[in-house]
Parts: sequence; structure tokens; C-alpha cells
Amino acid sequence: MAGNGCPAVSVLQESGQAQHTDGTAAVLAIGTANPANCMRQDEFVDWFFRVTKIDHLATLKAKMKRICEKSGVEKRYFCLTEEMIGSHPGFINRTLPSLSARMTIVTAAVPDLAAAAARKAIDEWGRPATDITHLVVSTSSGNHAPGADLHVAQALGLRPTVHRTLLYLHGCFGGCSAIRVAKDLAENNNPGARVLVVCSEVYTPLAFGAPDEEKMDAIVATSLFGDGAGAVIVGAGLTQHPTERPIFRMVSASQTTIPETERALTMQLGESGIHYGMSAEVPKHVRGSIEGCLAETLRPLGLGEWNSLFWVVHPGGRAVLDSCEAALQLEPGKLAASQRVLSEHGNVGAATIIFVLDEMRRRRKNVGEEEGGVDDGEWGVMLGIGPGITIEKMVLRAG
Ligand SMILES: CC(C)(COP(=O)(O)OP(=O)(O)OC[C@H]1O[C@@H](n2cnc3c(N)ncnc32)[C@H](O)[C@@H]1OP(=O)(O)O)[C@@H](O)C(=O)NCCC(=O)NCCSC(=O)/C=C/c1ccc(O)cc1
Repeated sequence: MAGNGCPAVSVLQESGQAQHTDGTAAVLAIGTANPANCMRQDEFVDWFFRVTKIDHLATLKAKMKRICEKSGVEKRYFCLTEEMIGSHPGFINRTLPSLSARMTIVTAAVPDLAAAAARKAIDEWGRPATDITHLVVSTSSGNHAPGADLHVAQALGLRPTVHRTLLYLHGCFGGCSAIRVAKDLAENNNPGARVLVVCSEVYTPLAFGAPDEEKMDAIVATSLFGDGAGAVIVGAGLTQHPTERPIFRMVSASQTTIPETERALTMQLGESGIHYGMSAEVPKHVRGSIEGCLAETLRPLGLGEWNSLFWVVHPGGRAVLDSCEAALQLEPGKLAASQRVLSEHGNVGAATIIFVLDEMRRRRKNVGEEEGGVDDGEWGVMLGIGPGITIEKMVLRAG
């Protein structure tokens, strides 16, 4: 394992339990939720071209089928239904204004999904919801106040004194940002804090529209993104609550922005919903920068042997994971948790990283018991990748 014989990691290892009980935050529980409507990727393009009434565009359809085949996605969950599409002409024809209709759906769905994921995390945690002191909500699906944070707090019966923080439009790194904020809250100035982090993304009703071959990036987004929510509970100072068990200790957190890439990933809310800009160069940018970006943070900790770590990487798309694998020369299987989540859910924006944390915890728990279990070492890295291009990094130490 990296750090065997390495002074910096030895210090971290020796002080791990003490740091934890003294105040290093940990993930204590995880919950996820999906909308009911499950879409198989091999049926998606036929469905999409039928409901948008453009079946005659055979070349574009064939190209989108190729993208879907290469996506690494097998199924996704949608809040969007055919009934919604049928009731709103602007959902197909994006020259018509449709923002209000889209937002009405999203405003109801974001807190519902968020609360469903949060309830699972709270059940697993085993303490009453009223013991939550802080709530951090992250979503790219919303434009209203009071926002989803208040609706989630009310739905869960949190105390009126709960400290709410809402992160809007962080995109795909929003899950890592929210978890980083929770770590800071739990470790600083708030003794005994228990922070509920909820990421809820309802992309499909917000971005749906007939494909336009001039906007291939929108077609790529439509081929990859799905809806869902993830929740974690974060706390430090566990000696006060002997029933609580750390799943992942959050050792350090940092953020890097790749220079001159601010146009590579964008999101913009307009009259016809949200528009995603996604350069075809994103995988190349990730490949060119990820090693250096990780080295600056992890090498000083003695964690530079990438294959000795476990990896919780945001699966922005199959090519993003391939880029990380190639740049870090990771052995096959190192990104299996991320690949599995991409396959089962697609890219669920900020919520995706929580699905990957959940998958990683399941794999580690099942070591020696069931197929898919894996012992990937004690130390790991969580990576979020989103607009900026921003890379969020967190060093994790398993339970
Ligand atoms: C699965 C892909 C889409 C295709 O696989 P491939 O191995 O690259 O295949 P090809 O190289 O054969 O590409 C197929 C075609 O797609 C085209 N293409 C390939 N990416 C492009 C492109 N971004 N533009 C426009 N043409 C392209 C590519 O040029 C090519 O066109 P053609 O040669 O004419 O067949 C792969 O490129 C991929 O995984 N790309 C990464 C996607 C990506 O950047 N993801 C990260 C951003 S995620 C993010 O910010 C999410 C925020 C979010 C926030 C909230 C939510 O609710 C949800 C999400």
C-alpha cells in the first residue's frame, strides 16, 4: 500500500483513529433514490426519435445510436414522462417558451427525490431526524426561493433551527462540493454537528427537446444524463455516539480549476429550459491534467501510488473514466464502482458521486462474500469533475 514506509502516510495512519474521534469528519450513512420511470439505453434512441416526431432523420438517429452504444450506460431513470411531453409543445420545440412548465415539474420533483434519499440515509444512521444540525443541498435543477433545502427540511421534520445551505448549478462536481462543505461544518466551530448532505438532480424535464444536429453536445448530454438523488450524513467526534460507525473518513479536501477550460462545460437556464454546453475536448482536458492535479495534493501525504488506492470517481461519461484510467495508469477494475454506476444510472449530475460512494461501500463490505466484492486498500480518493473545468478531490480512509 502506498505509504508503507512513507513518513507522511505513517503519520496519518497512526493518528487516524485519534484524528477521527478528535474531530476528523466521516461519512456515517448513505442513501440514494431514483424516479420510477426506468429507461433502457438500447431502447432510448427509438423512443426519443418517436416522441420528438423526427423519425425521418435517419443519419442523426444512427449517430445517436452509436453514441449511446459507446456511452457505457445500460439504463437510466427519468422524472420526465411521455404524458409531460405530450402536454407541453415547448418540450419538443425549443423555440417555444417552456421554462415555467418545466420548472413547475422540477420544483416538485427535486425535494421529493431528495427527501426519499435522505430518509434512507437517516434510517441507516439510526438517530432521529431532529438530531440533524445542518443541511446542505446541491442541485442544478432549480431557480426558486425558498429552495429545495427548505422543502426537504420540512418533509423530513428537521428542526426549524437547522442551518440550511443551498448550492445551485455546480453541475457534476456539486456532490463533492457539498460533501466538502459538510466536512468543514462538522470539523469547525460546530461541536457535535451532524450534517445531512442531499444532492438531487431532475435533468430530464428541464433539458428535454427535439435533437438538433447543430448541437451535438446536447445530443451527447441527452444520451448520458439521468435523474436521481443521493444523501449522506457527515459528522465528527463519534465517541459521543457509540452507535455511529464511520464508512469513509474524510481526511483532506481540495479543489483545482484547469486553466483556460471555462468554456468546456457550461449550463445556462433560458426560456426553453436548461442548455448544457459540453466540448468534445473534455476527456482530453481530464487526461492532460488529472495526474498533476492529484499529485499536488496527494504526493505530500505520501499517496502517490495510484494503484494502491481505491477510487470513487464521478463518471461524467465513459470517455472521462477512460481518460482517468489512462492518465493514472490504473489497473483494470480500479474504476469498477464508477463504471457500474454509469451503467446502472447514467450521469446523475451532483448525485452521481453519492451513488459511487454507496457502490464502493457495498463492494468493500462484500469482500469474500459475494461476486463483485473487492478489497482495494484502506486509502482512497473521491473525484468530482464539472464546469470550470473544476476538479474536487477528497482523500478518504475506509471505515
Ligand atoms: C460516450 C461519448 C459521448 C462517446 O464515446 P466516444 O468513445 O468518444 O465515441 P466517438 O469518439 O466515436 O464519438 C461519437 C461521436 O460523438 C461525437 N461527440 C462526442 N462528444 C461530443 C461532444 N461533447 N460534442 C459534440 N460531439 C461529440 C464525436 O465527435 C463522434 O462524432 P462522429 O465522429 O461524427 O461520429 C464519450 O465521448 C464521452 O463519454 N464523453 C464525455 C462526456 C462529458 O464530457 N461528460 C462530462 C460532462 S458531465 C457534466 O458536466 C454534467 C452535468 C450535469 C449536471 C446536472 C445534471 O442533472 C446532469 C449532469
